[in-house]
Amino acid sequence: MSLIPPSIHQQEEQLKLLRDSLRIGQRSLADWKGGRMAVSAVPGAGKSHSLSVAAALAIAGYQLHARKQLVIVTYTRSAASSIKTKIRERLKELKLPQSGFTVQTLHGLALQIATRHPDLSALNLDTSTIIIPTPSHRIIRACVEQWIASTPGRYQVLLEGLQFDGEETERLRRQSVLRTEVLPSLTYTVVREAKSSARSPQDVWELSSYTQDPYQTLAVAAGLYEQYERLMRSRDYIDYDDMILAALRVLEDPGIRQHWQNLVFGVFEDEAQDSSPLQEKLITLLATDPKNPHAPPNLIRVGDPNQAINSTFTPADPVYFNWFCSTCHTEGKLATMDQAGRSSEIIIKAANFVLHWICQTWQKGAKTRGNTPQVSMNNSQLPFRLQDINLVTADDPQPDANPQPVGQGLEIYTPKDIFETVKLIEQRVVELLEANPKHNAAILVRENRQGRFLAEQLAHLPKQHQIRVYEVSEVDRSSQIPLEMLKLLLFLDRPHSPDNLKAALEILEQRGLIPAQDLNALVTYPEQFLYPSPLEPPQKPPVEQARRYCCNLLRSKIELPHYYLITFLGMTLKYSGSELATVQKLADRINQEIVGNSSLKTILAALSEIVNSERFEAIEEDNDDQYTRAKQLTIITMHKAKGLDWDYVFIPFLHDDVLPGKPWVPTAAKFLGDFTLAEVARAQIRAAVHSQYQNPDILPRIPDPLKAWEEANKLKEAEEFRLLYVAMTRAKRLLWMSAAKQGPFRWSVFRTGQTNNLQDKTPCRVLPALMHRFPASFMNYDNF
Ligand SMILES: Nc1ncnc2c1ncn2[C@@H]1O[C@H](COP(=O)(O)OP(=O)(O)OP(=O)(O)O)[C@@H](O)[C@H]1O
Repeated sequence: MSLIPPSIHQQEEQLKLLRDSLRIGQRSLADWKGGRMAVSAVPGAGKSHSLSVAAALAIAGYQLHARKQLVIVTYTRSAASSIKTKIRERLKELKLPQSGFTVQTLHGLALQIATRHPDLSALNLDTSTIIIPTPSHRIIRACVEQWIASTPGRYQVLLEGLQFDGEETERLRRQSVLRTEVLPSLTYTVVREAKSSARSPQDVWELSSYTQDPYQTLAVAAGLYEQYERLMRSRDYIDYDDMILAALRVLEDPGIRQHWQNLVFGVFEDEAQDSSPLQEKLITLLATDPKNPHAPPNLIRVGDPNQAINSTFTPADPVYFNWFCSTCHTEGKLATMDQAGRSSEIIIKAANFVLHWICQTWQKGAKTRGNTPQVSMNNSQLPFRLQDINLVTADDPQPDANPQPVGQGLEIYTPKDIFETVKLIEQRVVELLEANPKHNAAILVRENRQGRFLAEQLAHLPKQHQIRVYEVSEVDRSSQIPLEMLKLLLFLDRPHSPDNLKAALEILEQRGLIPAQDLNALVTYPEQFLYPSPLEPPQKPPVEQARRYCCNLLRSKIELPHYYLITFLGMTLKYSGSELATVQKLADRINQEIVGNSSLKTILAALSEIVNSERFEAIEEDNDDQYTRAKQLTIITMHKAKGLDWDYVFIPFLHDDVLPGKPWVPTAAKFLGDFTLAEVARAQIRAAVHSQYQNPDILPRIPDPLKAWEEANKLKEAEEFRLLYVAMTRAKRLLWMSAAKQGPFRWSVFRTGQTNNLQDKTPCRVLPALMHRFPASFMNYDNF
């Protein structure tokens, strides 16, 4: 299609129209005249919508082109592609060429810079493999082994824990717990936390000298981190932080830095509450004017600190965005987008109420703990930034903004138990989606196990009512399949290795095939567990069940042809639907690779290669539209629901032990004390980074383990409440919440058949407060 350029006058008119299509709060983005700016937005404020309009206006206004571009950075590929489409549409409306901008994920941008200069970045994708080192990744396991071998003294201190009488079985049990759980999790957490804050192993060593800690957790952490870096280099592996570090290394060269800074006119960042200090450093550097390096960068950061829900399991930390907002505030460069048209008025009121209620309770709690009144709690210590969501005005351009509520708009139920909960949801979903087939609905859950339970209980909906049920976590589980298969095959290959046996038992337990139990006790003497002699006391029923499962697996190695093993294991694990399809795809792929040379060893080698290089995609790719189809009931975790919305949102199982939950130390690791080393180390590193970020000249103040554990738990609790807030703000017309009077002791060990094994449950503390404030939302109904 040829573009006829509009006259200057026409274009100015169009630009004005586009700007005026934004709400008051959104216009500050469109009116940006360069420099630094923070935009703090509420849920549903139209962050990506206004970012795309502001980008088109900047491209037109500053006449940007392929050699002077606006860079828009997001955190997920699906967000990047949706913003890209929106900007393209705007440019088309303005009859402007589709250039002058690029939308990238932060890691994509870093990789582009790093690979363009392999000599400086020391990163070559032809030879390196990108990995995501989870605690069970073999690289993490290997560095734990090497650390133990090289630091026997520190390992011994950990083994002895709080006290130890030297008993052999207990020693073996502790060794297993340290080697397979505590130290891998410490390595994983510390590497990500330190690396994403630009701290090297040496920096962590130095921090360890500022702590009072009997285990010297940070010194252990620094040693593990050192081993990790060494092993990664020796195997030519890179992780996601390496990409950003490599880009930063490239930009240290003044000539190359200027080249990139000349190419980049400015940077717009979306979801800025999820940024880490390393990421902030990269975008700030790129947004700086090379001719005027001390002037503020051309940088707009848009985010919602109240939707920061990744900070307790990734290095993302909303505190940095909050600080950025404060800096911009003092410069008069902070804008707020506080109007949202997504939800009905009652839903918005409920979300605002929850935010304030939690902050007030938080402050009261701090007072009773003695943290105030001398020092009043500042806003960055509260779980939420105190910003209300406001309704849009009557002339708002969004179609059907703040729609009329359905039913009460906010409905709160207290069913007898979790089974009655499902019946109530089913009744409501059928009635609503049959009456409004263009609408959609979702059930948001805190844990995958709850999602699975709901999907099982609602499996008949498609047939009986032509309502599609889409359980999203099923897709996530499918991506775990190659690793699960590898672990089971490693067990078949070497069943007498305690590690292999434990990994296999963990999978069986997670899949609900054997009862939950202390696996460390079973794997201490694999032979004794697998083939007990008649002289030994009889095994308890859960142990016996686990043994039978393992022995059946082992028999398959002798009885089946090797090429059939993966398919067989998939069926043994009772995989279903898309999972089985994924297993078959995996089996076909491996059989192709080992054709003519089929043995357990060759299968293992091919599978390890796939797992370690992550070159395998599960059947059914992620696509945001899939989650929100009309006449569909989506079952999805609260985390994954971020960024999406539905007409009717159901949030069941709101119990206090799940949300916000309680501090938890695995029983097996209690010999170390009432805390976990990984969380202690994370809180200690964070405290040091925060204090150095604010004032690099002062000595870091690092809390002792118990204080660090307390801080980690406060952060976790705050994040759980933000997660609830994110979940509530996904609803457009009906927000349905419930806490059953009875539920499972713990979802992780719940089996659907155990109907008579439910316990009394305390509702999440927010629910009684909500019912008190909105009495009409409390639904009385006849029990089934
Ligand atoms: N000025 C506007 N004119 C028309 N529609 C708008 C405007 N602002 C926002 N919207 C619409 O509001 C809806 C919500 O916008 P968007 O998804 O960008 O919100 P968000 O801020 O990213 O929400 P959240 O952070 O809660 O996921 C979208 O359908 C968007 O098109």
